Amino acid sequence: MMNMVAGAERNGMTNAGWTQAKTGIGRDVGAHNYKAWIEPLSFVSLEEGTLRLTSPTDFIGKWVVQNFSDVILQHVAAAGVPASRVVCAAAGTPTATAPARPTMRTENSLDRRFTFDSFVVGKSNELAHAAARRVATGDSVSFNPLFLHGGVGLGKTHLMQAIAWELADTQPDIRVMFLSAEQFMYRFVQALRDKSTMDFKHLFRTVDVLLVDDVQFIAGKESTQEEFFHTFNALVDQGKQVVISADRSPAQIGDLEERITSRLQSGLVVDLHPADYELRLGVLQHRVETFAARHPDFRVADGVLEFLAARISTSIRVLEGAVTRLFAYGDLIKREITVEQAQDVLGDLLRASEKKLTIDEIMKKTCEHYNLRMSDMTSSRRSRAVARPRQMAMYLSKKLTPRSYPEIGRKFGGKDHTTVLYAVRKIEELIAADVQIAEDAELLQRKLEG
Ligand SMILES: Nc1ncnc2c1ncn2[C@@H]1O[C@H](COP(=O)(O)OP(=O)(O)OP(=O)(O)O)[C@@H](O)[C@H]1O
Repeated sequence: MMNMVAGAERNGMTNAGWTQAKTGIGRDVGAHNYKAWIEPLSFVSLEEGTLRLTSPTDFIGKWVVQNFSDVILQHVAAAGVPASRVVCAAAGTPTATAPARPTMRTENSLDRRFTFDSFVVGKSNELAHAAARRVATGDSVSFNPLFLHGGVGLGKTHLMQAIAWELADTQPDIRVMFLSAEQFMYRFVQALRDKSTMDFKHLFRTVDVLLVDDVQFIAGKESTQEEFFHTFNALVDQGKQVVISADRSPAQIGDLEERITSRLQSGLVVDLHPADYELRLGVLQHRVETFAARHPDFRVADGVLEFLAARISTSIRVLEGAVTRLFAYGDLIKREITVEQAQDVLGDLLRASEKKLTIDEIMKKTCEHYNLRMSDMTSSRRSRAVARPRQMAMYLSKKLTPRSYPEIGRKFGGKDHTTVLYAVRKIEELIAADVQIAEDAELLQRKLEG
C-alpha cells in the first residue's frame, strides 16, 4: 500500500486531489448518485494514465466504470492530473483478465457473456442466429462470407463472439481470429511500419475462421481495403470461413471498391432488424433471471419488465443499460422494485426514449445557438467559429442519442468516426477548462431535453 501511495504522489495525484475531484463529481452527478456510487470509492493510485479506485463490491465498481468514467476523468483532470482510464474493483480483486486460449487470437478480449446461450432469439434476428449457429459448427457451409448487418446495439458483435466462443469450446484446434476492422487496419499499418508485412499476411492467412467486426470502417481507406481484399480472397479460396459485420449492407457502404462490395455480397447477407416488443421482453427476462440466480434478494414487481419493454425501443444496448441500473438499485434497497420506482430510477432513459431526440434537431438547435447555417454542420470548414460548434453538436449527439460514432460521423457530412471521437473528447476537455463552453453545453442540453 505504501508503494502505491508513493507512486500516486509521484504522479501528482494524492488523496487530497481525489477528494477535490470527488466534490466536483458530486456536483455533476447529483446528491443521490453521489451517495450511492461515488462516496464509497477509495483512491488507490494514478499511474500511467490509469486511475485505480476500490469500491465496496465488484458490482459497484463495474457500475461506476460503466456510468461515471467520463465525469470522474474530467474532474481528475481538473484537479491537475489527467488520466485516460478508470479501474475500479472491490479491494483485493485481481484486475487481470484470463488469458485467451492459444488457438483463439483476439485483439480485444472476447466477452464471456456474449455466447449463444445468452442470445435471445426472436423474429428480427432468427435468420442471423441460425446462420451464426451453422458457422459455429465448424463444418464447411455453403455460404462464405456470412455478412451480418443492422443498426446499433442489435447483437452483431454478440453473435460474432458467440461463434468464436462456440468454436473455441467445442473445437479447440480450430484457429479463430476475431477483431474489428479498425484493429485490422492498425495491425496492417504497424506491419508496414515495422516492415513485417510477410508476418502479417502469414498470421491472417493461416486462420481457419476469421471474424471481422464493423467492416464499414475500412471504407475510404485504400491500402487497408486492398490488404483486406487479398486476405479475404486467400481465406475463402482455401475454404476457410469468413464472418463479417457492418452497420449497413455491402451495397450501402460507400467508398468501397466495387470488387470488394461484390465479394462481400457473394455469400449470405443477413439483416438484423430492430427488436420487437417480444424480443425486448425476452432479453429483459433473460437478464433478470441470470442476475436473480446470483442475487436471490433481487425481485421486480409484476409489470416492471413489460413496462420497460414497451417504453424503451431504441436498442438492446439501451435496454441493457436500464436493467443494469435496476440491478444496482435493487442491490441498494434490497426490496422488490415497483413500476413507480423503476420509472423514477430510469427517468432520464425513459425521457430520452420518449423524445427520440434526433441528430438533426441537435444540429438545428446548435446552429440557432451559435448563429450558423445547417450547411456549416456538414461542411469541412475548419475555422474555429464553425468547427467548435460542430464539435459541440457531435458531442451532444453522442451524449443525448444512442447513435454510434460512425453514425454520427455520417450525419455530419460523412466524417470519419475518429473525427467524432476527437470532437467528443475535445468538448469534454473544454467543459472542464472553459466556463463559456461549459455554459453553452449545459444550455443547449437543457434546450434539447426541455
Ligand atoms: N438477441 C439478443 N439477446 C441478448 N442480448 C442481446 C441481443 N442482441 C443484443 N444484445 C446485447 O445488446 C448489447 C449490444 O449488442 P452488440 O454489441 O452485439 O450490438 P452491435 O449490433 O454489435 O452494435 P454496434 O454496432 O453498436 O456495436 C450487448 O450487450 C448484447 O449482449
